[in-house]
This record gives sequence, C-alpha cells and structure tokens, in this order.
Amino acid sequence: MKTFDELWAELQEKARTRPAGSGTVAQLDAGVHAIGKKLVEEAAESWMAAEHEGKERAAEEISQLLYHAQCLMLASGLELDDVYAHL
Ligand SMILES: N=c1c2ncn([C@@H]3O[C@H](COP(=O)(O)OP(=O)(O)OP(=O)(O)O)[C@@H](O)[C@H]3O)c2ncn1[C@@H]1O[C@H](COP(=O)(O)O)[C@@H](O)[C@H]1O
Repeated sequence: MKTFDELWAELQEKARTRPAGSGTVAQLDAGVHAIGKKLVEEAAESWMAAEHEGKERAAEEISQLLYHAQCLMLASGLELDDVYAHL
C-alpha cells in the first residue's frame, strides 16, 4: 500500500531516471493527449464501478484515476503545490 504523496515521489523519480520497462515513462512519452484520454477512460470506469460494481472495484478504478492524474501533472510540468493552491 502507498499514499498519494508516496506515489507522486515514485513517479517523479521514474520520470527523472527513465528506467526500462516503466509504464509511467511510456505514458509520459505518449504525451498529454494520450494521458488525457486515459484519464477520461479511468474516470468513466470509476463512475461505472461506483454505481454498479461495489466498493472494492470502485476503489481499484479510482486508484487508477489518481495514477493517471499524476501522470498528467508530470506531463504538464505541474507540481503538487500548483494543484493544492486551488483546493
Ligand atoms: N498505480 C499504478 C497504476 N494504476 C494504473 N496503472 C496503469 O493503468 C492501466 C490500467 O488500465 P486499465 O485497467 O484500463 O487496463 P488496460 O486497458 O489493460 O490498460 P492499458 O492497455 O491501457 O495499459 C494499467 O495497465 C497500468 O498500465 C498504473 N501503473 C502504475 N502504477 C504504479 O506506478 C508506479 C510506477 O509504475 P511503473 O512506471 O510502471 O514502474 C508503481 O508503483 C505502480 O504500482
């Protein structure tokens, strides 16, 4: 198990070191447009899971939504504080 902040630190490190086989590096290379499409897909899957598939599936899909949101932040050059400033 990891927290949102721990995942963010891990993804920043992946972006910096670009290890072979990293899905995050592949996402970043695919770019903002591709990541944005994935984010929307995960949002829809989160909605459907929450409405029809129960708490466990909803939690799983929302975790993927958060992951792709972090990828979009990295691809856009955003830091956590840039987002937190609007909360
Ligand atoms: N938390 C995640 C995570 N959540 C979702 N995903 C990606 O999102 C996909 C989920 O999409 P779907 O369920 O729609 O499955 P899919 O349609 O088969 O996915 P694709 O065909 O689009 O790859 C997964 O296949 C992963 O590629 C994640 N990929 C990585 N992480 C974590 O990110 C960290 C870095 O990962 P790497 O960069 O791969 O080392 C690690 O701690 C991982 O656990």
